Amino acid sequence: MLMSGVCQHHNALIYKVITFMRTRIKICGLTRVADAVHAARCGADAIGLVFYPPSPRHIALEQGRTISRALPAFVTRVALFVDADPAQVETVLTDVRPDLLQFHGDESPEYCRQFGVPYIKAARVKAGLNLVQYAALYADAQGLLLDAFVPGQPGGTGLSFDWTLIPENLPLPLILSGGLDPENVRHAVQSVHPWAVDVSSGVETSKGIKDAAKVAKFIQEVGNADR
Ligand SMILES: O=C(O)c1ccccc1NCC(=O)[C@H](O)[C@H](O)COP(=O)(O)O
Repeated sequence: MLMSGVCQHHNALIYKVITFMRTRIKICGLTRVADAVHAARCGADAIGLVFYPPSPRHIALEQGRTISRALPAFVTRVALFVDADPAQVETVLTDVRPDLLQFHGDESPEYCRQFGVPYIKAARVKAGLNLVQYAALYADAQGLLLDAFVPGQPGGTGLSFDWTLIPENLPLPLILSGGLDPENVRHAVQSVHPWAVDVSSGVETSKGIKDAAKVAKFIQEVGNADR
């Protein structure tokens, strides 16, 4: 049971209890090199780069490449898209060389698979969405990122959702997102026991500009929750 891929979310809790496994951390929506390097130095496991032009956190290819190259080894570079033209994804893959893709729109499983690159799929949670079935459709994904459902705003909203809608038997590693910040992340980790947490608005001074102290506090609080 522990090693099966059937109950990934529940397994994360068991591993945490018996091995002191730590919760992974993704800081998303970085637009400045200094913010990305600071997040990595504070202990972020992954950095999210938004390639979605309507987002205030959208970055140009060249900035993506610069941030990616500035990051030290063993920090996962995540390129984020929302229903992008596949040619745009290919361009980012060639120019920025991310380690992981994040699909935050209505991309089909076939769409996500076509690039042959590890990916995570986002789901915007609302009552009636069967998350177990949804995760099963994207069985080859590296994780399922759960975010708030806000009509007209695919992500980066700063709003949370009802965590009681998260099933225990999710067949993918759970990445908890939506409205997290340094004040609530400890409670979130201890309540939901996700594989990872993801944050954008909650560690910003303004959209795309990260607050160094909030980033440090957020990462520290995740560590406190794990202990
Ligand atoms: O960050 C954005 O601007 C964004 C825009 C469109 C789609 C996704 C976007 N961000 C995705 C993320 O992974 C965010 O970290 C996630 O939505 C949580 O955001 P927040 O509630 O602001 O912490």
